[in-house]
Amino acid sequence: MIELTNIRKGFPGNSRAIDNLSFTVPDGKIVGFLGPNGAGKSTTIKMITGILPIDEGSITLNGYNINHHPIEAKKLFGYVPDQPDMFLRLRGIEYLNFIGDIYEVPEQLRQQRIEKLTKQFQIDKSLHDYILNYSHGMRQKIIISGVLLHEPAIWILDEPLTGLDPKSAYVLKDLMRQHADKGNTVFFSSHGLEVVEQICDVVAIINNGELLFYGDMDQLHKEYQTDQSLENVFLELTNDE
Ligand SMILES: Nc1ncnc2c1ncn2[C@@H]1O[C@H](COP(=O)(O)OP(=O)(O)OP(=O)(O)O)[C@@H](O)[C@H]1O
Repeated sequence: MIELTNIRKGFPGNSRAIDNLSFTVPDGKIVGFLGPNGAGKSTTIKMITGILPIDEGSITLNGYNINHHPIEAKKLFGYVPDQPDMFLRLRGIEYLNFIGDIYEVPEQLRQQRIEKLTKQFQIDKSLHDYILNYSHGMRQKIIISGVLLHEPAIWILDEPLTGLDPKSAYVLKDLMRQHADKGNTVFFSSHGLEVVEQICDVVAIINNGELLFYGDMDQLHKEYQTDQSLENVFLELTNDE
């Protein structure tokens, strides 16, 4: 479970990038995080993962405060950033073994998982190539495989489906469902409203750093006329004019 309580974050020139944001990502549900460009999704995710400091408020992951207990909190989650251009000088297999070492995944289990994941995502043939030579989608898939390799309880995915081919997107959506169904936490941001409507149990919509809606699809339809699609509600909520 991820709990955000009264989070504030400012940048030079934007003192309220995140403004008193509170919500919970419960176990056993897929929670979609929506908002227009610049709404504050990545900033929020970077605070949850301890990459950006929080100005005010607190964030806990399964009870561990990311500021006060960063190591314990960081052991619990896997994070897929919106930009997968990392570790470019490593070969795919070197990256996965590096992750396996950091998270102490036993050798035999590691081999099994690497084989299964990279076959599912169809990057098994490229594991001995440098990540530098991977396409955007392949880079994303190697990062996702690294996250899934150590089977963290909490998945935090920043636009994970952008740029994935249909088969890989299907595989990832299926894995997200399975992970949530086992009682784990799945939190992901997306611009794909159809995907969110298709797989999320709960949606959180923000704009200008503020939470505009949090609830499941039933609540959304009750609050905003039963026949409205998520797209219409999103456009209505995030219309600044
Ligand atoms: N390092 C930074 N320095 C200054 N301002 C920043 C920085 N990072 C984010 N911001 C600002 O904070 C606000 C939220 O940005 P953020 O990247 O979190 O949005 P987002 O919802 O992830 O957008 P997108 O959908 O385009 O990825 C924006 O106004 C952005 O300009």
